[in-house]
Amino acid sequence: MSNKQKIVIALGGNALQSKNDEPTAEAQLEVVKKTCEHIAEISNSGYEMAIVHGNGPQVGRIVLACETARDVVPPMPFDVCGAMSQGYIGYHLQQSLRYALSKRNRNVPVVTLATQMVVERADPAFKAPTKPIGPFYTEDEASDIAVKKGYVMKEDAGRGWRRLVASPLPRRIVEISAVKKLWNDTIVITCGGGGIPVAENPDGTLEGVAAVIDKDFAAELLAEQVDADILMILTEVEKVAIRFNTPEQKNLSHMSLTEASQYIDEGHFAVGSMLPKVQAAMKFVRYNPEKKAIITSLDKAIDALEGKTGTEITFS
Ligand SMILES: Nc1ncnc2c1ncn2[C@@H]1O[C@H](COP(=O)(O)OP(=O)(O)O)[C@@H](O)[C@H]1O
Ligand SMILES: NC(=O)OP(=O)(O)O
Repeated sequence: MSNKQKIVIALGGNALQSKNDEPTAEAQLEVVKKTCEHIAEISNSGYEMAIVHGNGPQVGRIVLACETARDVVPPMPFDVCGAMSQGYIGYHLQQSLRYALSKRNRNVPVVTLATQMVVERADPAFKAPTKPIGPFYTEDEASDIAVKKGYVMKEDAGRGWRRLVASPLPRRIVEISAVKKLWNDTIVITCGGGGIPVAENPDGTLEGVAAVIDKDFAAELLAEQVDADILMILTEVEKVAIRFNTPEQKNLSHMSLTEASQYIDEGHFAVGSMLPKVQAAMKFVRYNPEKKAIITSLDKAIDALEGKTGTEITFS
């Protein structure tokens, strides 16, 4: 048995795409190459890891491409679009991480696992979509789409209007035993985009459903299941803040469960962005008070693991 610390890393949108470039596959690959330099450094510092990534922009574009081409080829169902997003994002990560590791004389195998995540059909999220996907639109374009396609459209953090889809809670990772078997000598990219959402039928069969699961909650469930020491959520900001984006912003180096609950009640964390990250971190340390969660940026990941920066969330 290895005595290395085990980390589950959740990669945010900025690890896959630059805000300034066209959202092409080529542009994504360039960003992912840089992301993988950081991940290779973490691996090189002596951690075992699994990687979970987001897919909101990507799955939205795949769905849109299918809709646009519907007169030529039959459109793919939503769950299949989720699986396709896992495939191509995983491929970019696999290729880039393999290279970044080889530059450091490390030949750790990297593999992407198409991963299904069981959700409950009765999850209230199916009646109230919250997950923004795909491209941004103007308000006029968004109302047009809402009328023509019946989609729920919402303004997304001052950046434009986006389609919202249901985001039910992840309940069970179908391929978890395969992840555990691979863990010791392989870096597994799993639960991508929160996992392909599936519901379980009374006879035990699984069936894809239209949803996008939150990848931070999925990463948390994975961290519990593999008994990870650390859940590391990598996003754009170095630290979680209270009074974020105000002249009184205060960056936090540490939050206990009690403090985090208080800050949530006071409304410091934006719904759909920082709130699920803090909630996922809290769930992990509540599940096992010996463990910790870290929220930080990709380029500060190593410093945060050394306790020099980031926001650490612990039980007390
Ligand atoms: N209290 C807060 N502290 C820090 N960042 C916050 C806070 N509230 C909202 N944010 C914003 O949330 C963003 C992270 O959410 P998001 O971009 O949706 O995540 P992801 O990296 O998973 O794509 C941060 O980059 C920051 O702009
Ligand atoms: N599935 C998911 O949470 O994707 P984003 O992080 O891109 O929103």
